[in-house]
Amino acid sequence: MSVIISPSLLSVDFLELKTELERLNEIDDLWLHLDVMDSHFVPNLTFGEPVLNKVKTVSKHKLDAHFMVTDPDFFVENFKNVGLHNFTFHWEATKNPEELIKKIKALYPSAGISLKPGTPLSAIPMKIWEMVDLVLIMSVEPGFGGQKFMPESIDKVIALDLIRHENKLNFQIQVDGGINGENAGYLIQAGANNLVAGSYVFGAPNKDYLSRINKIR
Ligand SMILES: O=C(CO)[C@H](O)[C@H](O)COP(=O)(O)O
Ligand SMILES: [Co+2]
Repeated sequence: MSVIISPSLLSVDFLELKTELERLNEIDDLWLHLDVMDSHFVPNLTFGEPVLNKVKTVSKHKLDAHFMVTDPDFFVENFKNVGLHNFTFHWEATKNPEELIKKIKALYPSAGISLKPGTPLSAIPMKIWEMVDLVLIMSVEPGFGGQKFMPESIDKVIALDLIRHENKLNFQIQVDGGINGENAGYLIQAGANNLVAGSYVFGAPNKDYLSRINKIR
């Protein structure tokens, strides 16, 4: 599996949104990571459907939405016309994950679940691993960009890769939080094939995002 990089829009200069999206359009094989927060599941509030409807008119990349929200069922319905490629919800936010995954799969090409750092892999039933297209391992506490990478997430990726391999599954393993040119190699070696990076990419000197993305790759 090749590695997908998904720059997180959370760290973009929102006053320059259109120009920044066009700048990312010059780079191939990216996803665009969209952190939707509701100020309830996490103590932060970002953007919703009206903003993402504009983003999709400019970005050529697959839209990868990470819903840090208390009621993901509401968002599945509400965002169905935004053109998302991947819809990831938090395991900790749902009581009926099987039904939710079925709903997502009926409306979006890819369904993902995300685990907070404190949620062990053992909390997830086999049936869920079999249903999802993507598993997002959080390597920071969700809510904010620019936090320090938690190195223990590397072992979680190794264990998840084993579950994937032993059960002949092919979900993507995505990691999100504090990713940079130094820790990315360890994550890829551990089995991750989809890496989110916000502050590292958008903090590139002279807006040379490609050089930072290449360091991760
Ligand atoms: O989900 C997120 C925060 O909850 C963001 O995707 C993540 O933090 C990206 O930012 P950075 O790479 O700066 O850590
Ligand atoms: Co995210």
